[in-house]
Amino acid sequence: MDLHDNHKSHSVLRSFSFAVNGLFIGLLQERNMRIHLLCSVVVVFISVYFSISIIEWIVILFAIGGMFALELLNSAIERVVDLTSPEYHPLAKQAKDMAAGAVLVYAVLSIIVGVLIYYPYIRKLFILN
Ligand SMILES: Nc1ncnc2c1ncn2[C@@H]1O[C@H](COP(=O)(O)OP(=O)(O)OP(=O)(O)O)[C@@H](O)[C@H]1O
Repeated sequence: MDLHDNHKSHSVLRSFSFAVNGLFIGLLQERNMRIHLLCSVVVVFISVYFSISIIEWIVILFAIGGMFALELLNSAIERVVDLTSPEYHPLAKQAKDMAAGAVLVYAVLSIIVGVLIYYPYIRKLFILN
């Protein structure tokens, strides 16, 4: 069995543990990931407080999960670029900036979704009190 075969013979459980390891590396090494985690906890508390609907929970959970997934991909791209192009290269800059742009697009979309979902609840809170 060569090295390639050995890499391919990981069990599903081991592959899962690699993925969880990647998630922990992201949380430990990336400040933005920790900010997302903090924001996610706040958003979950607000959602429980307002008793948002199932559909709204689904949208919010996708927004939260998508943000973590994109931030992990962005960090992975940053590492690959740093590994393959430690010196300045215009393509390395484009790769990093485009990955950051993807995160920005999703973050702006998530904020808009958040305003659309929570605004009616916040409005109701102030009108009733
Ligand atoms: N090898 C490189 N070649 C060209 N430009 C680079 C290179 N490395 C980084 N850059 C540019 O410098 C910017 C900052 O790079 P850095 O590696 O600090 O990532 P970052 O996008 O600031 O990530 P973080 O969110 O971790 O702070 C990048 O967005 C990119 O425009």
